[in-house]
Amino acid sequence: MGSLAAVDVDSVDGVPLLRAPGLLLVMDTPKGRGVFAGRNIPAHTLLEVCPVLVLDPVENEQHVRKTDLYNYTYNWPYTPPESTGGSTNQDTKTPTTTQAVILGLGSMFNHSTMRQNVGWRRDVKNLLMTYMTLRDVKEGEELCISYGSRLTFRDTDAEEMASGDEDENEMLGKINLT
Ligand SMILES: C[S@@+](CC[C@H](N)C(=O)[O-])C[C@H]1O[C@@H](n2cnc3c(N)ncnc32)[C@H](O)[C@@H]1O
Repeated sequence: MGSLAAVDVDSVDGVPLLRAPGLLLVMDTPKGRGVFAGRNIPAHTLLEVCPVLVLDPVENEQHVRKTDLYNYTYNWPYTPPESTGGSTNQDTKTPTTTQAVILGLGSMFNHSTMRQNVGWRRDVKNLLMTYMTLRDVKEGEELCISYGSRLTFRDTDAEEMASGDEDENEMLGKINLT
């Protein structure tokens, strides 16, 4: 019977993976599933290092874009595989960007326009995405990133803000008075 492959951890150039303790996946929120803080988490805490699956740009356009999976993808720089020696057509531009699926908890962070408390960073070389807190986060708070300004869904936070749920002083605190 064969044995599992093993590496010499002292000589191999492995990338350390990490998930911070005390993260909760809550199943039934107005945004669907979401990641919440199960404890107070200080600013600049590394929350998770996620492996990334980079999609072929053609497959992404022709297939993934038509599925729900597309709602889970991030923009990612695209480097074509080494040329196989085929003909080069000057009219066919090779794309420089594509989409990537973030594995692990990375795909579970919801969007918040006003209350984002998590930032993310691409590690293109190692095909990883890292997430870290942008400020102190209180136990029970949802951990949210920013998806940018072009959303493909109705933002439940926007509805909450429009309905005036937000405390007036809290809103004033967010307006940049320069
Ligand atoms: C990357 S997934 C996040 C995880 C997702 N909530 C789930 O249950 O699988 C992105 C999707 O979450 C939902 N979502 C994220 N942020 C939201 C928000 N601010 N308002 C409403 N829906 C949101 C949308 O359906 C969006 O397409």
